[in-house]
Amino acid sequence: MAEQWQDVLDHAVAVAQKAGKVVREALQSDRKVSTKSSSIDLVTQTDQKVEQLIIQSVKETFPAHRFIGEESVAAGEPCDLTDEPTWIIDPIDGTTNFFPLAFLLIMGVVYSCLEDKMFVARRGKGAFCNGKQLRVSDQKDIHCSIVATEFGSNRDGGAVEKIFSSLRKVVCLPVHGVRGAGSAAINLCLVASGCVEAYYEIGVHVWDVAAGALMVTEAGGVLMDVEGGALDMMSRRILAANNRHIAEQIVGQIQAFTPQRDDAPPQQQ
Ligand SMILES: O=P(O)(O)O[C@H]1[C@H](O)[C@@H](O)[C@H](O)[C@H](O)[C@@H]1O
Ligand SMILES: [Mg+2]
Ligand SMILES: [Mg+2]
Repeated sequence: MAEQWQDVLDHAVAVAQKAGKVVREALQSDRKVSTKSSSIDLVTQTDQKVEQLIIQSVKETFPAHRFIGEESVAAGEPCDLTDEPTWIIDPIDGTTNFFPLAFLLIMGVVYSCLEDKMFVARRGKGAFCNGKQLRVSDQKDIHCSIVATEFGSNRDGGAVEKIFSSLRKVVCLPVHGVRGAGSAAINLCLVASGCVEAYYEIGVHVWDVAAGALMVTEAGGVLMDVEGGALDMMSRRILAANNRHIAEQIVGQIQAFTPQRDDAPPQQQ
């Protein structure tokens, strides 16, 4: 019997490659940038075009499947994660162009189209980059660890204060270094690849992290909320690490805040 969901994974990889071609071409021409929730929350025509390309392609092959897409939600579509087969799509994550696609949180695809790196994870079956299995770092000492994080797009004074204060405390643990790839998806892939020990961010969305989160657990890492509880995909907060010991030491430094949830009812948005 063909493996369950293999056709879905094959489709995700194929459509990510197709989307990568569109972005590589657009990099030469697309400079039409618009703003969304704030002046630094940007969207280009390519984000919208790529999301439509992915949704159309999936609909043709799997008409019953549902979608949560960054640009569709920005246009007013609901952000409902039900038990129905659902694709969670961020057409372009960060300025360096990674496509995270997650399907029902049982598989994840992140395509770094400029580097031609295809990250793929399936629940219970491991995480891979261009076919090579990924494994988190075995570092146990926080002082020898590299931590990735991002400032995000929230410029509310109170939130910015907490982000800086948390970062200062993490730096002064001390950790070996701090990095930020500009993309939640790729930061999670860096944890999964063993290139950094941990990544945390407050303000991300479910489409930023759904695919990369699976990459981390399938590479042997852990996920939790920034205050140490279980990860809630819709809470817009995430901490990923190579092991629980490293994660818990970072939790102790984070001054958390609570952004509006991704699944908040529309009237509150
Ligand atoms: O909006 P896109 O899809 O580029 O995604 C976001 C990144 O994934 C965040 O880590 C990052 O911190 C930013 O919030 C960025 O906006
Ligand atoms: Mg994103
Ligand atoms: Mg995006």
